[in-house]
Amino acid sequence: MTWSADLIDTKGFSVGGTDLFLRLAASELEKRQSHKTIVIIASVTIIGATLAAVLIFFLRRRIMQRGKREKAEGIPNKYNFEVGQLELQEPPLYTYDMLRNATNNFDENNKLGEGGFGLVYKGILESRQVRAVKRLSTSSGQGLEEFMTELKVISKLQHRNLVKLLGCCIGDEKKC
Ligand SMILES: Nc1ncnc2c1ncn2[C@@H]1O[C@H](COP(=O)(O)OP(=O)(O)OP(=O)(O)O)[C@@H](O)[C@H]1O
Repeated sequence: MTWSADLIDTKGFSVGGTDLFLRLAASELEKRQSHKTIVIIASVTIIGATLAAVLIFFLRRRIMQRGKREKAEGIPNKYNFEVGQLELQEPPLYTYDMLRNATNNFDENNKLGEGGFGLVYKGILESRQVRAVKRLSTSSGQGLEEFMTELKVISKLQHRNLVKLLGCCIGDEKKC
C-alpha cells in the first residue's frame, strides 16, 4: 500500500476503523525488543537498589539503637583489656552502679546463695533482664589476677551444669 496524502494520527479516531498490519524489517523488531529488555533491567536494578537502601537504613538504625541502649546501660560493644599476661574479650562490662541498682544495693532480700568467694544476688537490670550477680567479697583473698583467671576460664566454658558468664564489673575494690 502506498500513502501519499497527509499523515493522520490514527489515535484521533475514537470509533470505527480497522486493524492495520505493517510489515517491518526484523531488525526494527529486535531494536524494540532490546529497548524492552533495557527498560526491564533498569527497572529491576532500580527496585533492587531501593530495597537494598531501605534494608541498609533499617539495619543501621537498629545497630545504632542497640549501640545507644548499650551506651545508656554502660555496656561497651566490645572491650579488650590486659592484666599481666591475661587478656579477656567479649563479655560486656557492667558498671558497679548498674549492678548495685539492679540488686537494690545488694539487698539481703535479693540474696540467692553464697560461694567460696562471695555472695550471689538476684539483680534486675534497667532493661528488665534478670541476672545472678556474684560480688567478690573483700575478705575472700581472691586478688585481681585470680579474678581475671576465673573470668577468662568461665567465659570460655559452656556446660548445662554451669551458669554462663554474661558480663562482669572490674572496679578497684568492687568486682562482680
Ligand atoms: N544463676 C543463679 N541462679 C540462682 N542461684 C544462683 C545462681 N548462681 C549462683 N547461685 C546461688 O549462689 C550460690 C553460690 O554460687 P557460686 O557460683 O558462688 O558457687 P560456687 O561456685 O560454689 O562458689 P565459688 O566459685 O566462689 O567457690 C549457689 O550455690 C546458688 O545457691
